[in-house]
Amino acid sequence: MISLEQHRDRILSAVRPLAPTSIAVGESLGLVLAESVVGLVDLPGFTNSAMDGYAVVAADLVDAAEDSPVQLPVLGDIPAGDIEPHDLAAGSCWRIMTGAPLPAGADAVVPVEQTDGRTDEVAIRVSPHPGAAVRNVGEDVAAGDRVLESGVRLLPHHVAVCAAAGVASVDVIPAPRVAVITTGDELVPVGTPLLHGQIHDSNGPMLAAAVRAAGATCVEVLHVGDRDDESLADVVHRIAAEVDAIVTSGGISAGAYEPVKEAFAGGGAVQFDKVAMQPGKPQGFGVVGERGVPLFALPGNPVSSLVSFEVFVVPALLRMAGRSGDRISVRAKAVRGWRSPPGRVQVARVVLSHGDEGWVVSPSGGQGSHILGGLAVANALALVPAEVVEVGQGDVVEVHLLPGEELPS
Ligand SMILES: Nc1nc2c(c(=O)[nH]1)N[C@H]1C(S)=C(S)[C@@H](COP(=O)(O)OP(=O)(O)OC[C@H]3O[C@@H](n4cnc5c(N)ncnc54)[C@H](O)[C@@H]3O)O[C@H]1N2
Ligand code: MOO
Repeated sequence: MISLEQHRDRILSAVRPLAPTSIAVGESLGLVLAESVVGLVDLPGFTNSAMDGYAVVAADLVDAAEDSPVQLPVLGDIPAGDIEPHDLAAGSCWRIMTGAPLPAGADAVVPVEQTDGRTDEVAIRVSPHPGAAVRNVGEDVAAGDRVLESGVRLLPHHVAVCAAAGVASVDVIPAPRVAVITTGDELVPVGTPLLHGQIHDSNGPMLAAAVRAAGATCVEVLHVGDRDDESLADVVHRIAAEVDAIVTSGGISAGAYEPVKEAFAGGGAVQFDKVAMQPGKPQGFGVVGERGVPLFALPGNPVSSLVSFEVFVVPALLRMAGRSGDRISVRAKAVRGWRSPPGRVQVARVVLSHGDEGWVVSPSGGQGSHILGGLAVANALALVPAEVVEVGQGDVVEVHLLPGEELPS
């Protein structure tokens, strides 16, 4: 038996960040920058108005006040998007909209609310400072400025500065492309009527969703049965040429029909271990194919499969995507106690909530490896150390969110 940490360390030492690639900035959400980003244009690109109003020469309005408005002739309109050059002679003004280029000679904008709003000659009731409501060229970002550092994970606000600064594509570490393979002759796709002895394949859709929740791309979900024409080893060999990681479910424990174990028996590419955890005792991991693609052989019991995904596959996918791998983890007080197996880290399904005393957890229903109803109402996993055989009421446990879950309010 090896420890959870030993198995995870072996996995993490075998996976590397993927080779960077260039991607359209609009497709970059969640990916990590492999190169810093330099703006290609000034922001703003031209001096423009911050308000809908009138572009003026501030000196023309020094005497303007609420009870003594100054009248100025309006030379015309400058809407946003107007690309004609305009000049402003002293003693006149242009009606101008937010984002429109300031006419040459203007040095301030008076918001329409501080005027009578007319379009031929306007009465202005305030005396603006030079520069009022004016956004100057380059005051935000100058062309050539570094706007984002390498290593930043691109979120909407990062996408905005890239696009505004004229950067159409960015160099990123791509999202890992993952294939999921389920095994077991008892499985039929959901939507198919069940014969006695058959069950719906729930790990396929669950693991595909878990891949996506981890920010990776699930490129295919396959089922390989014992009687299929193409053997599991051949399927793995074929898809290892196309994907960055393979996740299999089932077929790795001690029985007579263990297709994943048998596919790699003797070859040594995938090593099978008993890990001191519950659920998730049987585990396999190795690198396969000419490109050295990591293969995670997860147990078939649905809860074991998801727990194994969270504990072993998610950290590996994050590392492959160049992400730090830091997970949201909180310490929470048990409001109800439960038992834990001796000598194995228990990964208990729990409901995490926030009460008057801070974070609290209670076990979510039955803890068997096949209990999907209890899994569905859980939002987190509590990691109970191997030496603990009972979590008492009031004890504090370390809790991780289930894939895709958010911290409850
Ligand atoms: N004699 C022993 N038997 C078992 C041991 C053991 O140590 N000695 N370990 C148990 C543990 S712990 C686990 S976990 C399971 C793991 O078994 P496998 O990984 O080989 O998985 P299977 O036998 O294929 O399936 C187990 C269970 O899960 C159901 N299953 C499988 N795939 C799916 C799927 N895609 N969707 C839904 N459900 C699935 C399958 O029908 C079985 O009920 O082994 C124990 N046995
Ligand atoms: O470890 Mo199995 O994963 O207990 O059900």
